[in-house]
Amino acid sequence: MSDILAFDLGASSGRALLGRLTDGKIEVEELHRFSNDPVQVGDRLYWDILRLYHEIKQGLLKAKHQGISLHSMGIDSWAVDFGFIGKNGELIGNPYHYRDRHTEGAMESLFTRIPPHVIFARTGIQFLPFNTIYQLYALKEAKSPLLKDGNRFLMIPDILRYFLTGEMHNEFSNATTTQLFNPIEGTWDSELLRLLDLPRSWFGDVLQPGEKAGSIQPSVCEELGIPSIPVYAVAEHDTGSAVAAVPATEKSFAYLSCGTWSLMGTEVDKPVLHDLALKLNFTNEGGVADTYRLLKNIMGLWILQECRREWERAGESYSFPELVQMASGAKSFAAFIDPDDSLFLPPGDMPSRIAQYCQQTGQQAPETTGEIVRCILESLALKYRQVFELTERLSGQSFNGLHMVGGGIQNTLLCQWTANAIGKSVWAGPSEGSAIGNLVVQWIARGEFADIWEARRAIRESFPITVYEPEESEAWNAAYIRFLTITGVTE
Ligand SMILES: C[C@H](O)[C@H](O)[C@@H](O)C(=O)CO
Repeated sequence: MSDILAFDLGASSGRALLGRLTDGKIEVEELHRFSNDPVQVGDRLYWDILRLYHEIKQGLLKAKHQGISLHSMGIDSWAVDFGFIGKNGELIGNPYHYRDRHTEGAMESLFTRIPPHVIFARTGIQFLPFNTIYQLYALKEAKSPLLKDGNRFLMIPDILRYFLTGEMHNEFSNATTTQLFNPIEGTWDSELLRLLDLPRSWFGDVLQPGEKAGSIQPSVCEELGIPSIPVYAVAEHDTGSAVAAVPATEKSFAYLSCGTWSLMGTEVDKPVLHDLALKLNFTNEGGVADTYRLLKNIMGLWILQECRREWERAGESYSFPELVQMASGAKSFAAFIDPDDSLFLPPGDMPSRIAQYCQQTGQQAPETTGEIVRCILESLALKYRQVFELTERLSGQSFNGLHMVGGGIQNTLLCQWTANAIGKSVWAGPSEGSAIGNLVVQWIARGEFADIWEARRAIRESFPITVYEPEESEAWNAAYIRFLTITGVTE
């Protein structure tokens, strides 16, 4: 029996997915699902890390109560965020949420000390204002006590794994997202740490996906009444796990991991560090099996999630399928936004910001709920076309189509419009991309699969893949030209 457990923590929700292998076929069962609710305290936005740890324990208890004997587990989560363990071995404070505003201006301010091309040459990571390097710089500038008492730097899965096992390790795929990891040297970049005056000793050994990271420690086993099991370092950056689960058949493939964020790119053997990658602001995040994820962040369904939250605050509660239904009835290509405009990054009144963006670009702002949702989804699909073409240009490859994975593929309208926009096939599935990627990395580590390609074949044979073929190409090509003109996003 090969029952194992994957904990996948997203920005809005988490799940414990049980994985079972039967004659090479993968079966999954969601044992536990929970919301992930950041906590606003004054100006600060925190992750409720103790609540998340509590939910991980609930997942382990549910497995026990169902009489499931687990063989191992792994944890993956969103990127960039972290906490500090003090000299006494305790977590110092709740981690900040990457959308907290304490990083505003930090990236630009750091550039006056370390030019962007130097940071990119040493890390190969895209410039996003909430990257760990700018969070740490902002804490430094603010003389935060976190940095005074901190002794070890741990990212979200590292912290939760430490609580379970008592061992402190960092993990490769997530460490690369800090913009402090040097992919050429294969470890933390001492020069950047020196320039930021951050002790090298805070940054520990970096495990590769598939390495053992400890076992559940006796005190936790006793508390939960469970036997100890190994805890693997999987691709702990959820996008890294999602890409592991892309059921590709050939080495050259394009993917879109679609959730709160949209992450689009391809898988490469070594980081792409040349000027064009810097100019196009692509990133090289660590992957599985000695690969890198050459990709770009796109703001994603976060914009729709925040609109829905705002309408909820106003007493109008809609399900996502209802919102998609309303969008399909609205007039097409009425207004476009650049989803990656910084206007849309922080939480808040997204419908008003969309109206503001349209007014600023001389467009009639969408008014009805359906019109607003259509504007978001059409703009996302057109942005996907732009990044798809940039990925082909940067990687020197031409892709036959696009693999879409993640919860966002339940939005069938977005999948179809993405096919229309890129003018190529979209293969959508599996939706639980990150959790399934988490499982297969454990199974590879345990020798159940020879390598990632055998695992990807098993994923293809175990989960439905929906194919979307491009339609209305002429209308979408015309819309793309208008989108580029209106949003001014040339590259
Ligand atoms: C900050 C985001 O979490 C990160 O860029 C993205 O890759 C992610 O982790 C999506 O869950």
